[in-house]
Amino acid sequence: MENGATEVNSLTEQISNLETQEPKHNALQESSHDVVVTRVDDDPILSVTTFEDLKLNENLLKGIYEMGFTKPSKIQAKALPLLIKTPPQNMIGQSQSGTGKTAAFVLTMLSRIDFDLKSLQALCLAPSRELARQIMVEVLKMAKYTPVMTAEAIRESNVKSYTTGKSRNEEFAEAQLIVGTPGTVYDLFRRRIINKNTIKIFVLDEADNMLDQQSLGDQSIKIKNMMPKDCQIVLFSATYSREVRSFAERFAPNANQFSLKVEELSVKTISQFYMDCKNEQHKFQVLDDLYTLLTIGQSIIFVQKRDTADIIARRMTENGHKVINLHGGLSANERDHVMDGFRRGDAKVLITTNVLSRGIDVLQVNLVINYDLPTDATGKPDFETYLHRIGRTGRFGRTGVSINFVHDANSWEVVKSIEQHFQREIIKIEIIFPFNNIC
Ligand SMILES: Nc1ncnc2c1ncn2[C@@H]1O[C@H](COP(=O)(O)OP(=O)(O)OP(=O)(O)O)[C@@H](O)[C@H]1O
Repeated sequence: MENGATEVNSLTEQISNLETQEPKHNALQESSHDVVVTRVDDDPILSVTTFEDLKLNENLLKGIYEMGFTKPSKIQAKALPLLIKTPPQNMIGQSQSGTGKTAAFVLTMLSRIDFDLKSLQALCLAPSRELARQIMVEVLKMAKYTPVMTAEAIRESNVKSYTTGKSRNEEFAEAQLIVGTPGTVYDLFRRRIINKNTIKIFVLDEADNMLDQQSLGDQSIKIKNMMPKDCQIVLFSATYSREVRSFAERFAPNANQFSLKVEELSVKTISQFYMDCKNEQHKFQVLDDLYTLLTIGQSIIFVQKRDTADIIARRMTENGHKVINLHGGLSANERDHVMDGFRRGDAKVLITTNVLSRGIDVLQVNLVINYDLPTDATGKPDFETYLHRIGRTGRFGRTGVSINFVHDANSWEVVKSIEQHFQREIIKIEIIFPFNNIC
């Protein structure tokens, strides 16, 4: 019992400490993780140490500095010189979650655009509307001092834009840079609302997910097949399974590649724990108790199914916790409303499904709970989703905590396989009083 108490105290301390911790930028920028670089030529281009070294347009630099980016992260320093060089080369990029991949490809897109040419030149696809919107926010910040015309291609009613008074179709027709989800973008091409002929750069964020045939692969391939022949193809993700990487190599031929070994994929500043619950019902009790006992900054609770998200959101609310809930069953407006509230910090606890497992960047999130462990349709561990989910905390050198709920032999096996796969210990937290006495 004493041991358990110590562990929960130490967990409490860890989570409370996180609230006051500043990001360890230097730790991130000087991280010892060895990226394996495979180059398509032997130009002596090395990594840069400052954004000035990239010889970017002054107005882009101004935007970057206004965002508070003083120097490039490791992936930015290594990838940007290759991404922006002429003639353009394809890229298959990999780096850990929260290390600044977005800025690397956004800066590349903006650096390729001729602002005098009033046609679509850069296209970026992401797997969820929340991620597409987030990428657009980064585009708008970085491009603040440029005249770039942009449009977001996500599912929405066809209304006039509040900011410009133009209809969405007019905005699409004028856009030089579009960020969107594959279904909506494909539809815009099909209806000839956007024109592919002048596209110079095509980016897939969360590329392994976008190329996965079980997921968004079909749509991404259809769109890729429409791209002009000399279009630069840029793929970024924190994870590529072996099969997806070989498909990516065909999708983006002759690409410069950045890859990480599997044991280097998990971010060291994210502590990983598991709690051994008695059964499915006990999981809710443990969750309820955790939120009663601990002072937690912002956190995300992941479940496998929309129904579970609805049920635990309702029960947590009934028990007096302030939580919000986001999944694919909500309308576009509801999703935007929930996400915006979470980003503003109006709500501290977000319950969600895998729809938000990738890319979402809310720096204040210091705890991720895997209420249901990520598994595929057959119950086998989904390693990539696990890494993306826990990567919603510990962003850009910050520290974070992840807790996995285990409740039966299968979920125990899943946790053990994940631990073995990434070669990173997942530490047990004893469930102590009041947890034991309540159930
Ligand atoms: N050079 C920089 N200096 C300071 N902050 C940065 C820099 N580059 C990126 N960031 C910040 O780091 C955070 C994480 O970046 P980003 O979301 O691009 O990570 P990512 O590598 O795409 O992660 P994921 O794999 O989860 O999608 C963001 O808040 C971003 O604004």
